[in-house]
Amino acid sequence: MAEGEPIRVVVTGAAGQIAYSLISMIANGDVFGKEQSVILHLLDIPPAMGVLEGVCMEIDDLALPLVKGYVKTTEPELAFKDVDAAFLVGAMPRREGMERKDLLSANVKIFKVQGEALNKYAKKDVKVLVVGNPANTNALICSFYAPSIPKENFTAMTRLDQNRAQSAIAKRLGLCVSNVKNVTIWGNHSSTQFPDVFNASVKLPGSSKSVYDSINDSQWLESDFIKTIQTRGAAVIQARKMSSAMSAAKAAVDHMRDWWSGTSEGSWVSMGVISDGSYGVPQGLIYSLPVSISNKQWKIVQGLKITDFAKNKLDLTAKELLEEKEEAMAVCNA
Ligand SMILES: NC(=O)C1=CN([C@@H]2O[C@H](COP(=O)(O)OP(=O)(O)OC[C@H]3O[C@@H](n4cnc5c(N)ncnc54)[C@H](O)[C@@H]3O)[C@@H](O)[C@H]2O)C=CC1
Ligand SMILES: O=C([O-])CC(=O)C(=O)O
Repeated sequence: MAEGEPIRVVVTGAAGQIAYSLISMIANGDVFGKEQSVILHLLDIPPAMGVLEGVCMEIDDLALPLVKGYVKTTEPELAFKDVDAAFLVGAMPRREGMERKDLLSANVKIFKVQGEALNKYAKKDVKVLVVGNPANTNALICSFYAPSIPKENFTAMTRLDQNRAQSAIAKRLGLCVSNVKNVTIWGNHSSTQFPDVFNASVKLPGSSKSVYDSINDSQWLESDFIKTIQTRGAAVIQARKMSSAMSAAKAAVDHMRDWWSGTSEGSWVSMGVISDGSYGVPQGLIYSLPVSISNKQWKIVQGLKITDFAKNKLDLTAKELLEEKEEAMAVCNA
């Protein structure tokens, strides 16, 4: 990319709640850096075009110098044309009482169509982040229908779960969240996910201590903490009557920023990525794993301690993803 040339970034579901927070952060340089200009490609469906018109007025009114233009469209071929990065947010959100996989039959076809469009129109090194639920399986389907783009370029968002877990640990310890490092989310962005602090640490002035030793309450760590993170999305829906949006947008920013700029030495983040058999996870699922990133390439962090307790949890969430994959393929082939 030539110095000063804008990158093209697509946000789908651009008239929705998550996009409303996300677009301003992209436009402000929080994802691709304060020197990188952007052309925003904003995709939504015809009934949402009036709202999207208003969002575009607000983009103008933000008066941010990094925005070199925007494309507002209902056409995937325009939305995905030559894009460098894709935030696939547009999909139906769940309501109270639903599991995310209940959205599968409604949402998975969106990701088939968008996979096909990415395949035809996007740059071959496009970085794709799927936010729309069920995010892991939607990312898998999107990648399946975009065979000309490497599978490594399709990821699903579990960063919100990681942020929730790090924040809960910090709160319990009375520390700033930036002191908590290397919490891992394994598996599905669903209530079977395993938020794992066995390998996480707390930074203290001049030293570092394991989260386990710092909290010193394995009963809490192995039951209430896990359950709280697994069901946090549902708790927000119950309170707000709408799903998380501000925190979801921030997590999407964190995910793509780290993919673009890399992780620091000795630290990792969680992303739903194509599994290669590491940690006994079946190959070919989009499964949340610990990854370190440099030169815009993620690598699965190897050698983390997996106890029998953890292994059971990893297997359970893999089983759910295998079932979702089967159901999604059936929906797409129907
Ligand atoms: N992975 C994660 O951690 C999280 C995922 N989510 C998911 O993100 C998705 C979006 O959530 P919200 O923004 O709150 O929903 P929303 O309903 O406010 O917005 C969704 C937008 O997508 C649009 N849309 C629907 N079909 C589309 C298509 N085929 N192409 C382009 N746009 C389309 C809708 O018109 C709407 O403007 C939901 O599926 C939600 O469950 C939400 C929070 C966290
Ligand atoms: O719970 C939901 O449906 C929205 C979501 O994915 C989250 O907040 O983690």
